[in-house]
Amino acid sequence: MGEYKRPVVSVVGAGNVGEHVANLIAIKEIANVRMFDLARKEGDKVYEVVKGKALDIKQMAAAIDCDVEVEGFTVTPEGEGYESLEGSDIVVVTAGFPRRPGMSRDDLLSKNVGIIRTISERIAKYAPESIVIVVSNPVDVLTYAAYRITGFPKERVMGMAGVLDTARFKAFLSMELKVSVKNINAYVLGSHGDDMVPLLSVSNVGGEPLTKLISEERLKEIVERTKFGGGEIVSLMGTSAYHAPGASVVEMVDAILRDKKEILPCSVFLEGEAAEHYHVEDVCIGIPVKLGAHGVEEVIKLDFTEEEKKLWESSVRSVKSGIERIKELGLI
Ligand SMILES: NC(=O)C1=CN([C@@H]2O[C@H](COP(=O)(O)OP(=O)(O)OC[C@H]3O[C@@H](n4cnc5c(N)ncnc54)[C@H](O)[C@@H]3O)[C@@H](O)[C@H]2O)C=CC1
Ligand SMILES: O=C([O-])CC(=O)C(=O)O
Repeated sequence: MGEYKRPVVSVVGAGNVGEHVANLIAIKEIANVRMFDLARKEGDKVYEVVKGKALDIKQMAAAIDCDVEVEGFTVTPEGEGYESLEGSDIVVVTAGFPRRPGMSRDDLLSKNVGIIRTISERIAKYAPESIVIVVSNPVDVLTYAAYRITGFPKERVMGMAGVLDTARFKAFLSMELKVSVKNINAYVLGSHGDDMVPLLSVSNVGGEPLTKLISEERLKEIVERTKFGGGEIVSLMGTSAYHAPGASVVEMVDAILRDKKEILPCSVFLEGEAAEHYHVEDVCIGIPVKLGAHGVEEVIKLDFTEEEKKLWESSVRSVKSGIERIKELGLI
């Protein structure tokens, strides 16, 4: 019997988000999955949890008649055990610490950047042709770090945030208006933090502008809830969200593997005309891009209102300050 010729998606970090990514890819049967994580030590016992999770997902897939290969690989913090990244079409990076109540995503930077450094080096070594999707927070800064450390073309490194932030905005709007999420067209751009930019000027429901359907005051409340949507879940659960983040990653994976040319907001490195259009230099930040087999195939150039411009500028400043921090510390 031969090998399966399905695409391969590797997921580095098989915690809450990572295992949901693996689970959804298996259910959708869009790729074989390889999961990578550290061993868990309890006293003198060592658990290879990632191998157990992979087997469990493989068996779940069998229970619902889904054909997919799922394998787990134990790695070390020093970067051993990554050989099986070889042949990956996409590598999703969810390794690192999530925030706890009272923390901001930026508080994770110093701990997570070292993890991203080691993993990016291993991706460059073992999967030099892959497309990388960074999830670990603070995602825009860590996407920038992965872009610089892998040395991959900008089309092949992206961060997941805008799909999630937009999903939250759409969920709140659908709850408010009692209308299908399918009929809501909305974008949340900029940094994945308190400075994210819900783009009201291009958001509508069945073609009708939001401002016509919801009072200014109520819309402001929904926008604020969206901006702090991650924090709302952290304060309820004591750790961060994983169902919606996992699904958002898989939306991006699906767009790439099926060459859908789907326009999705992603955190990407902007250069040339796109950088000029958005008045940015040397950052990764969330904007709508066309995702297909080659990764980021086009950057969509939207025009902002004066108010959106101000929000955008503050979003850019906040990502820049994170990037400066890791540069000053010599971490990239
Ligand atoms: N961009 C976004 O929109 C979102 C980002 N996140 C971020 O994703 C990250 C993961 O979140 P969760 O899955 O909830 O956390 P988690 O703690 O459940 O999982 C993280 C996993 O990373 C593993 N890990 C840690 N260091 C590692 C290393 N050196 N090599 C390999 N694996 C390593 C851990 O063992 C753990 O299994 C966090 O940084 C979180 O803030 C979470 C949700 C949304
Ligand atoms: O809130 C967090 O820390 C995790 C995250 O980025 C999100 O769910 O938006």
